[in-house]
Amino acid sequence: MVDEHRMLDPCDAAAMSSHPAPPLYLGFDLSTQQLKVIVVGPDLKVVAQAKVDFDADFGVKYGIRKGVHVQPSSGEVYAPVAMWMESIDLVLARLAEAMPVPMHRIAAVSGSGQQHGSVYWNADAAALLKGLDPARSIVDQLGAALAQPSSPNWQDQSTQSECDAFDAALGGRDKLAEATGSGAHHRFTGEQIMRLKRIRPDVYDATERISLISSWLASVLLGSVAPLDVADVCGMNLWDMAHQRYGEELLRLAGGGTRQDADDLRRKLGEPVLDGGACLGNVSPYFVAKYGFGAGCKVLPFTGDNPATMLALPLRPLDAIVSLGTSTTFLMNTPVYRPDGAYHFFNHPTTRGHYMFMLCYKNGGLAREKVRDELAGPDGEVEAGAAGWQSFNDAVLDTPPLGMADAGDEAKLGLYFHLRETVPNIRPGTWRFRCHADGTGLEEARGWDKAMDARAIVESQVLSMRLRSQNLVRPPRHGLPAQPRRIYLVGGGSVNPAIARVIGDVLGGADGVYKLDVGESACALGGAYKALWALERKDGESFDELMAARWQEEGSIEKVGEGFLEGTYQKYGNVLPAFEEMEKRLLAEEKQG
Ligand SMILES: Nc1ncnc2c1ncn2[C@@H]1O[C@H](COP(=O)(O)OP(=O)(O)O)[C@@H](O)[C@H]1O
Ligand SMILES: O=C(CO)[C@@H](O)[C@H](O)COP(=O)(O)O
Repeated sequence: MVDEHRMLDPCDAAAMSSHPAPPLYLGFDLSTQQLKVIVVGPDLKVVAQAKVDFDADFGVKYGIRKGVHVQPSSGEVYAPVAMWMESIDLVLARLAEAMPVPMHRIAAVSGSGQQHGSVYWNADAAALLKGLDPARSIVDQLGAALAQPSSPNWQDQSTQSECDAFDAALGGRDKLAEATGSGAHHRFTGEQIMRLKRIRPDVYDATERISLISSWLASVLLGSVAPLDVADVCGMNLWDMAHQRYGEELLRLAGGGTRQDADDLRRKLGEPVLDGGACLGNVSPYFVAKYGFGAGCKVLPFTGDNPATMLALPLRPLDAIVSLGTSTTFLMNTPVYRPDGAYHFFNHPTTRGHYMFMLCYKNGGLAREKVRDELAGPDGEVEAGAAGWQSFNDAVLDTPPLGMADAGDEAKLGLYFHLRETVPNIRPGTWRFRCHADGTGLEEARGWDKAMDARAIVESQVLSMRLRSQNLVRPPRHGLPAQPRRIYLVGGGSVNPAIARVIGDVLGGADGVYKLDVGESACALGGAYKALWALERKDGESFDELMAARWQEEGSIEKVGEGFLEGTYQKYGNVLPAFEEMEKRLLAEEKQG
């Protein structure tokens, strides 16, 4: 096989343009339930895709459910790193089968990982990563490179005392949010590292390097420990946003208290790479020999799955993304840094001076599945799994907004948390309330028909997004209320028309609600586009400029809803204060009890 890339430096744009066959770009996404890959050409069009589903492919072997292990007694949630290692080999074997052209056309690789999770390498890691033997599997060889076999997952809730310490460290939660872009959250990596050091000092001491899941995947592909990326590093409560460096006091807190502890943790984490398009090096010879990658194929920094989602389309200010994956997230690209303990600001993965605004709900896809699984289907049977979505959707669409069929009906509001929620920090449980149409008279409801739950869970998730993003939006056109311009849906739930309808009803979207054609692989797509931009950008060309020049709506997105509806939007606005009051009451109850 001729290796077209061996003689070229693919980071050199001039070299690329004289290349006989157009280069291709590969994006990975290691999310909660799947490992996905997607290959695109310079015209941004998809060439091939493949995926591994952790439960379907490895559920029995690793004993996981929905990609993770859960320990209810401690609140720990974690995933086996060995399963991810096996998944890399499996997904690349599947991709090699699916590729219509040789793998060596892939000029560069980037991608994403579920955010906040961390992987702990031991002192043998560097040599093992460098010397991977293509005759053996990754898991056979890199299993021995770990100081700990599992990776804490973003759904983990075992770090309350560490969160309290982080929130107090700089003089209060607001101060921490101002400094790092977020208040303390159970899943944030600084808190997770601090807990590991407390409960397993032996593991911490045996740890030579710490990767985030994104940089862990990049490390395997690179054959050496890859740096953390400019956006994903913000998910640790350790990154000082104003100075764009680690916060010394926070490193000290997480690392054990002394200056030396801080230095030790800084060394384990390594300095992040601040250019999202920097070439880290060539792909490891393992992938060249085993899957036919070109020896000059470049590895770019991998970022978090949410930052990568923003790179799947040209996102203008006032546009919003709702990601309906295992978590549900609300994302905006903004030049304004206005942190608050309830939400997150991260560095934008490609554009200095821009930020990703994010709300992240733990009770997203899995909470909706729970409500779905309690609904009876047309034959009266309760239908779980894919079949049950039809009953769920019928229930959502047959129920009027807020359950108010007639003038004078009360509005119905619910909260459905199967896990402790983060936005806000409310205990697990289900609550049903009602209030007058103008938002007054809030009181707990006795209960209602299960069909109402289907609409109420989606409404409550989107009401929360509207409440918390209202300071970031303005009227997109004269005469309209403040709201997003376009809303893009991505993630596994983006195929659901009933959810799309409710999102438009509650959140608006003056120019409509759209779904990405490969919405369930948006993070992998964003990774592939980042690789493309890194290699093909002209001097100083921003990611958004390159995308705007090449992106074509047709074949990339589909309009799935009108978005803003005069009258309906205002109905939801009227009950927003009652929704906020409902959350406040539940928070107060917890403080008292
Ligand atoms: N038809 C559907 N309607 C609503 N939700 C769906 C549908 N199909 C899949 N999903 C949701 O998508 C989730 C998986 O989304 P995905 O983005 O692939 O997850 P992750 O990236 O977190 O691994 C599932 O947990 C399920 O709740
Ligand atoms: O914790 C967060 C973001 O802060 C989650 O959004 C994770 O990044 C997991 O994402 P999915 O697997 O749901 O895509």
